[in-house]
Amino acid sequence: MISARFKLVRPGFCLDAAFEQPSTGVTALFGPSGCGKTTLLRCLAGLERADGELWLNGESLHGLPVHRRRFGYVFQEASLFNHLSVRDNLLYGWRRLPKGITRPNVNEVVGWLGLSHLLAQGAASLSGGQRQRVAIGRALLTAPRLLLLDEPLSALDTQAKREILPWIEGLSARAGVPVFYVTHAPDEVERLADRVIFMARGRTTQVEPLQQAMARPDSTLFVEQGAASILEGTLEAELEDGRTPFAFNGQTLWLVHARRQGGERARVRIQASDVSLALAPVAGVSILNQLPLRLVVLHQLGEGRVLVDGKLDGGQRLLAEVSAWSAGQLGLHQGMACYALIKAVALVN
Ligand SMILES: Nc1ncnc2c1ncn2[C@@H]1O[C@H](COP(=O)(O)OP(=O)(O)OP(=O)(O)O)[C@@H](O)[C@H]1O
Repeated sequence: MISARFKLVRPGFCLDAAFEQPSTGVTALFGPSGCGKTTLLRCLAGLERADGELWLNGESLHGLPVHRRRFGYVFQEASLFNHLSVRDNLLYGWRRLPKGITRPNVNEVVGWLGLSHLLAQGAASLSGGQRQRVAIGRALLTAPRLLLLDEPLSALDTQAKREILPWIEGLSARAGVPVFYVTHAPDEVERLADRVIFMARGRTTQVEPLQQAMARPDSTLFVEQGAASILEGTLEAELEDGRTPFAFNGQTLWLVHARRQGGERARVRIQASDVSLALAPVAGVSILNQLPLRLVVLHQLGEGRVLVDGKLDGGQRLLAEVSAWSAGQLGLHQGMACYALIKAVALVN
């Protein structure tokens, strides 16, 4: 477990943050600019003098100097040694690890981040995305107990961001290192996070698993694009007709033009407004996906809209946005079994 409580006062800003959660996987720190995400991350790292406490797996770390916490830290812009090669940058902390600490396997980390062909290159010649991969690799090679990433993609353009995300995805699980990931981009949260710490005006307002965070109609993740759900599963090989099966909990969702290799763990995003509900399976429609759904709760959104929160077989959540009129016509209510007709499914990438 990791639990933290920090209070810090600056002119015009007060951080009052607290959370407790498992010390595994990726935790996104999410909130608008200036809400205190970086400050909270710096408190975790020991870079800010805050009141409070910090416990990691039963050990109190509050008051310990930065280096004794043994956390890895990657900033918005990778601060590599430009006069050194990628290899020497990667090995910088690794070579200096104190005796008694098991050294991470260099080849393994290099492989996870796709860096093997860059090892001999000078750091100055790398692209922005490559620099961030090296910075993350360098941090992982210091055998950190926690990896803190502060908006590592925010300085990258859309293309570079798209290229680096697959390398970051799954890294925490592979390395067995819990990650705290600061971002204000909902798409990064949807793609990478296992759970989310929401922040607003210096306070931690909610701490919850991603699927729960995405089942709240008032989630700040939905502000720009509206309500959506994330399903986790495995992408299978594309069929000749262009459809790609996405397997989850013994069921199949059909994607069109997945543009990714089969056999990978993946997440799909389903916009609530792309989901309709029916009382029974429907024949003679162009919609590819029809899945049984049990209704958990109906949220009245106003303006004649209802957001229906349901559970698919196996327990993953799915949101559907329907008109209040349709909800009335179908007699939708809590606990009811119906079918979700899903018009479009997008891979999160
Ligand atoms: N070194 C500093 N000295 C004084 N005030 C600071 C300092 N760093 C940040 N602040 C202020 O503290 C508040 C929280 O900043 P912080 O950088 O933690 O927010 P953030 O959520 O990470 O924002 P962003 O997404 O823009 O990076 C802001 O009001 C900011 O102006």
